[in-house]
Amino acid sequence: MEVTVKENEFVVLSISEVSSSLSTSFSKSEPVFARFGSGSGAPELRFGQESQSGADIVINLRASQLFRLGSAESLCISEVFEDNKETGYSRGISIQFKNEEESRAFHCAFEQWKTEMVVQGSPLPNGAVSTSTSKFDEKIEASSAKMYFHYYGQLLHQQNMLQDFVRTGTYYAAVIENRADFLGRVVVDVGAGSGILSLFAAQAGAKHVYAIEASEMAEYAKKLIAGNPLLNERITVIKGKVEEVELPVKADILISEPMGTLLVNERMLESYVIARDRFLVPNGKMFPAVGRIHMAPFSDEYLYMEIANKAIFWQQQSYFGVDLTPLQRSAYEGYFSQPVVDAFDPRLLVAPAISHVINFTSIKEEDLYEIEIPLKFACSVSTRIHGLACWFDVLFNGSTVPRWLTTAPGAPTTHWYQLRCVLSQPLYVMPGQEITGHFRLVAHKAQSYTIYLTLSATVGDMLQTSSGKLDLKEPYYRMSQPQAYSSAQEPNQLLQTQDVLTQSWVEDGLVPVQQPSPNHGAELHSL
Ligand SMILES: C[S@@+](CC[C@H](N)C(=O)[O-])C[C@H]1O[C@@H](n2cnc3c(N)ncnc32)[C@H](O)[C@@H]1O
Repeated sequence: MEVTVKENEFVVLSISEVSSSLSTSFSKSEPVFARFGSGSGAPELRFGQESQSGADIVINLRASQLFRLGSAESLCISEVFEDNKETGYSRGISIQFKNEEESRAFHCAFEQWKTEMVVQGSPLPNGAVSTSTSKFDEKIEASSAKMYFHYYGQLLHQQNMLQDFVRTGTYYAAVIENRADFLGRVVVDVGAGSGILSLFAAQAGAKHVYAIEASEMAEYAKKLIAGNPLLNERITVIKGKVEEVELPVKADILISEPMGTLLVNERMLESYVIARDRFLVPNGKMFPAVGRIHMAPFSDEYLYMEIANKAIFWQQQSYFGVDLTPLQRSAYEGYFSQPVVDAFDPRLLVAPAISHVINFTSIKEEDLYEIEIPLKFACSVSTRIHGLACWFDVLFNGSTVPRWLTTAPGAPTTHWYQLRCVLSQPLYVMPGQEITGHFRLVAHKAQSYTIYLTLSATVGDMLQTSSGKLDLKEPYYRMSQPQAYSSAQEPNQLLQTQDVLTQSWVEDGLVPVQQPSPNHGAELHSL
């Protein structure tokens, strides 16, 4: 397939106006160019001939629609403006392409130019900023989306993900080991970033890859792909949101890395599911196809004290003569509302984990708005429970070799680390005792979730219940602060050993530095 969609210019066999013939102004012996651009500040399509400068026909893309009349013939209906005002009538231009492929590529470029300009919020003819009504824009606050795509538009953050070799290496292995799933297939890379997964898919023999990326990273992806000559002919980068762009063909397989902290942070899984419904052929493959959130209660006295002690500052009754105690309770609650992101030793877990499965191939997008997980654990030791530890994994269900990417404690650390929800009120439990509760995730407009956690245990006749409300968008990134655990709390020593080890490897240059990312995390969350 030719990659004409990347270009802003097409050569068509002929054009003719539906109401009056254009043959007088356009010579039949010379090709007609159709050029997309934004010369007037709005997206436009210009038809013309090199020898006839000044006789171009200019169409306002935002006020136009394109219809297919045949495999190589289309009709463009466009509103007519005079002095920047709508006249209330339309013109129709019939376009004859060289072949069906040219026609498809043209349609793709038409929608892309229209969408890109709207996405970037350029002024409409009347001076207002376009209010696009895609599903993404309906759900997500504009300020959150702006920061989000600004973050991903920077190479250093893409590098951070690329340098997570557990992540990127697992994707590479999953694609290459399952090349039979990619060979000769049309692939869509959902949220392509630097384009790395598109390049993997092309390496595995994909017929064509559409790399969709909403941030400015799309421009870098084009550059990276152009610099890989054996692969670039089979990859088309499309800048825009997967909720908004149009593709010329359906995809046989989707590839994406939409996972955030706790799997669901960033709400990109919803875009992955929307892409499935918009682009994937029935029963097409998804890489990954399944995600699981794993949860288990943990005991970590040191972490609990660390969080509780953060609010001590507000106990002062005379801070430069000011009594800070009225805010003590709020500060205390504030610290416990932050999920903790770090790598912990699995021996801190006090019961076997349970899991919640999300099947990307069948889940409805709306089902990700609110996720309710009933909790039930059998405790194996006598201890104080300080909260719920969580991690996730995803499955690449390849036809040759199924492969899991895991972020479990004890497994090689990824830039997602693990997540712990710490309760301000610990629970006392005995071996064999049942712990029940709820873990409820409610999506919010800032591309994240509010977490509601309740754990209960009965000691004798007494029911203990502890609850917390946490904001997944505001985690406490703890992994870069190794703690000196006391020997009184033996299992925790190992937790820190892992961090310290990782740190020394980093210093020795033996492992790449992994920084949290919004997805991933830190910087975005703090913006
Ligand atoms: C976690 S990064 C993964 C990048 C790349 N696929 C990789 O594996 O290195 C997710 C990317 O998806 C993009 N993205 C998120 N939501 C999107 C949407 N609705 N439409 C298009 N791109 C989106 C982000 O800008 C970001 O570059």
